[in-house]
Amino acid sequence: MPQPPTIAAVLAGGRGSRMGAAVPKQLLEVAGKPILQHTLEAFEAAAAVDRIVLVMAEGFHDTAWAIAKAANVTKLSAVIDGGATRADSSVAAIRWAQAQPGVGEDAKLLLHDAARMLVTGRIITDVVAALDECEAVTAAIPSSDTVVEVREGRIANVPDRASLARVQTPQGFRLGLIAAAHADAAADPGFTPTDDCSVVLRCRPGVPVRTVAGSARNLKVTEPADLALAEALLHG
Ligand SMILES: Nc1ccn([C@@H]2O[C@H](COP(=O)(O)OP(=O)(O)OP(=O)(O)O)[C@@H](O)[C@H]2O)c(=O)n1
Ligand SMILES: C[C@](O)(CO)[C@H](O)COP(=O)(O)O
Repeated sequence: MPQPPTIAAVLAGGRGSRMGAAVPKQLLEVAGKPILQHTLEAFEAAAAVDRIVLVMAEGFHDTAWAIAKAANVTKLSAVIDGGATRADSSVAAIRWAQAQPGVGEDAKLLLHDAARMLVTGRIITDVVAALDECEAVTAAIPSSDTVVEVREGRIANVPDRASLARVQTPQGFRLGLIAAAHADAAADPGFTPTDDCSVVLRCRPGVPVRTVAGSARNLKVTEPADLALAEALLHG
């Protein structure tokens, strides 16, 4: 039996407002290479990934292709427009995947933040492998801080830390599941998901979402200080 394809969607459709740079943060350099290049190279090197689709901010497609070409990212199949929100950009990737010949509902789709440039081959491999046993999975790490709920400047609740985890990307799904869940989420205007697992949990509540071990290194470059942190981690 031929295996269903595995597609990695790299989400780079944001503008990086918290970074405050003149260009989207994924084009900023860390250790001499754009953040986007680090991320694309991680998926290029992952044997479990067959092809890559890049969701890119409008006006930066040529730049993205040039980066991929210079880095010899041969698995990059398309650069497509993102949407206004991260969830919209996920939907753009899902629709692209559904339109590909030979890609069915059972294809494996990884949705990954371009900003998580230090993702490792081990994490990618584990997420793809988990999809042989489940339909939805995310990389996650335990919380080493005590996390609290705050309302009106006061701590309202201290959840048991043992039950908490910090969710990262890649998040992996069978294509049919994540497409159907996002379609339902779009009809729910009060729902503003910050990741794709939330969409499955809300719209397909019977479907278990597994976790596999992420890594503290797999940070999401978000604010200026994260650039130096990522560089230090790369050299560490
Ligand atoms: N409309 C959007 C918003 C975000 N992203 C991507 O999703 C990832 C996580 O988003 P985030 O770190 O929040 O990036 P930005 O939205 O660019 O940052 P900010 O919220 O500071 O503007 C990033 O790789 C980003 O490019 C996307 O593809 N489409
Ligand atoms: C998907 C994510 O990386 C999981 O932690 C995160 O929710 C993205 O958040 P952002 O505000 O779009 O950066």
